[in-house]
Amino acid sequence: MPIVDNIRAIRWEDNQLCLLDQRLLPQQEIWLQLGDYREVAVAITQMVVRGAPAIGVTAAYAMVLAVQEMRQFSDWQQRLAGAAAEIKAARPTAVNLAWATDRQLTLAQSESAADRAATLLLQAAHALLEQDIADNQQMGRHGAALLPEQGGILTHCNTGSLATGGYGTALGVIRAGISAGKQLQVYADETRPWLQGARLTAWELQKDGIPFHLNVDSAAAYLMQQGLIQAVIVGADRIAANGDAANKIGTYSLAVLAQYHQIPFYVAAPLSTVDFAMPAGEGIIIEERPDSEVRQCASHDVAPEGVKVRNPAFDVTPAALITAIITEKGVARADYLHSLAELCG
Ligand SMILES: CSC[C@H]1O[C@H](OP(=O)(O)O)[C@H](O)[C@@H]1O
Repeated sequence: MPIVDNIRAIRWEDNQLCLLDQRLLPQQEIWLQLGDYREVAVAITQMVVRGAPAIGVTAAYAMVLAVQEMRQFSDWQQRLAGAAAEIKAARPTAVNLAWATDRQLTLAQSESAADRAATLLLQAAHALLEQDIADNQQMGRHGAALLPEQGGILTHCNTGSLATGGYGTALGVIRAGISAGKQLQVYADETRPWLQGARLTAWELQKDGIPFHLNVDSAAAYLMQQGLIQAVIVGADRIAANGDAANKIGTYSLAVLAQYHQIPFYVAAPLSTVDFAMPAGEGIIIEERPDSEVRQCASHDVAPEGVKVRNPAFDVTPAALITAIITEKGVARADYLHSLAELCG
């Protein structure tokens, strides 16, 4: 069953950045039209758009809006550097945000004429979006080969078209596996507290007609114990040079469970998610998000007022628990320090 994925969360129209408001899915499909880079930074922080590659593409377009505003000033390049800093501050963990922003800033600084820089940055943002989709489809082909001919695949959070420019990373591998004729049954963790699985992954899988069950996060161990899971595949927000991978909170516990049950644990991510300047996972900044996300469920209060909350949005899975890292250039296995670098050529 070939999967034709046409879900998109990011569009550039009439010189504005259009974002599908993922806070409102699946009940409402509302697009925000943004013309100011400051609004885009807020949209990233508030998770209108989320997912490492999607955040990177969004940041690239935010830089287009910034250079269009700054080009009226003689010191436009200095002002653009300030805008870049504001955009990068939107969320700390996903490396794609800083990587894409800095890439645009460097491109702008290589051009003395502001108008020409604005044109170059828009071209680069479009190219990044299209390249991300192509990379995800290539990643899917590499990863599909690792999946069983049939069986249950557990996913966490949302790693589909909504988390990228399109097609997805871990969910893209599942799409590619099913398109190749594999009989896969997806188990999607709801992924408290923001419910990316229950709201976003379920919406994508339903649209694609992919068979799946939604499960509470704490059911993952039971599903493995019952022999229903033949592989776990997740995304990543930042991968250290040694292969330690930061991803949505709850990923680390899945990796420990997978090892205990001798189930392969795969990470799927573009090489732009690998931070070669970060030697190991302990250096990765873990975003702490608002208490209200935990005290509430789907914006309804569930905990008493005033309770103390910890809300780390990510955790780090040690490389030793990762069976393989699937990228657009191929599959890396331990020793990741060398295998990831080799894939970068
Ligand atoms: C394809 S990477 C998606 C990655 O981003 C998610 O985090 P968030 O929804 O908070 O941006 C999660 O870690 C996913 O694995």
